[in-house]
Amino acid sequence: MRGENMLIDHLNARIIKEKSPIVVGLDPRWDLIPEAIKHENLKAYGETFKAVAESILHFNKGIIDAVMESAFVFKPQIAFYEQYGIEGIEAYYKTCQYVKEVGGIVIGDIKRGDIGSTSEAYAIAHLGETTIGNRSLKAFDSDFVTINPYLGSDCIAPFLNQCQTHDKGVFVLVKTSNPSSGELQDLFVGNTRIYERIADWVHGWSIKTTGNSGYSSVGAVVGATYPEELKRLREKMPNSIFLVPGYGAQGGGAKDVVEAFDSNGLGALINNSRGILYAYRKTGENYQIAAKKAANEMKASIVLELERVAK
Ligand SMILES: O=C(O)c1cc(=O)[nH]c(=O)n1[C@@H]1O[C@H](COP(=O)(O)O)[C@@H](O)[C@H]1O
Repeated sequence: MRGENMLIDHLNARIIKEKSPIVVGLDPRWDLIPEAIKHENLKAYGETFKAVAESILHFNKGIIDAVMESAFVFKPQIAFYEQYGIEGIEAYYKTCQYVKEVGGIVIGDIKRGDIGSTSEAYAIAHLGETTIGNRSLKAFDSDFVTINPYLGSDCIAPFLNQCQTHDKGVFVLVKTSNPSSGELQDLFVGNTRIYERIADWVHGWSIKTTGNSGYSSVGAVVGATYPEELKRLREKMPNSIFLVPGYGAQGGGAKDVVEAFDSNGLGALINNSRGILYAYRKTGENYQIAAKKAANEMKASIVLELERVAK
């Protein structure tokens, strides 16, 4: 498989060229969207899901346009759209489309995983193509999705199949950023913690799918809030790109994520959602200006920390 995996090599080439390992999480919260955007849509559509969905799309496009200078990877978390019904899902779909239109990469944060046959339907919906008679249509066109491995390897296999067929990628939840993540993930099975066992699986899948850049599109989610574990997991999964959430609102900073990178500054994508989207609420500036500054600052802090460690 070495060399055939285009998505991961393309991603790594862009990370190097744009010196940007950051992901902007698109987690729209109605209460936090600027009043001017909401006002316009409430006037047009009343207190409806349509008004919310239109506001979300307007807000997201504004954020994407504002931060493109320092970020090209975007992670819409589908729950924030699902709560607004069909219209919310349409806003999710159109957000993914817009990221593609402007040349960005989409991580669909769907956290799926089920028995094999159901996982296959999820994988087709978000990574593959749905067949209707002689036609194959894309339902949601993401580049990567996040997946939950707790049903075992048959819940993962259909996603890996779609990755191989359509040159897509996955981030498997390994050690999550939330405060309770250790309740289950840190338990020992023999001498190994559960999250380490999952890391071993991910490593097994990633070495079979490693691209020219030395990384695989089978990646791992590891929280910025657990820097010690992050360091050990980097050693355990040398071929997997990490998606590292927990930067910003959850307390993680540049020093916490530096161990996720290799000596070339590759190997990790660091996500920040609230800290960028709603930066305007702290600074009082226009939301696009504040988001742009927050993304630039985040990128600069990480690059600085990587340079400091390299010395
Ligand atoms: O898979 C994820 O993206 C994820 C995994 C994890 O361990 N922790 C975590 O926070 N996330 C997601 O990352 C985003 C973090 O948002 P902020 O805390 O606002 O930056 C949310 O969309 C979470 O659902």
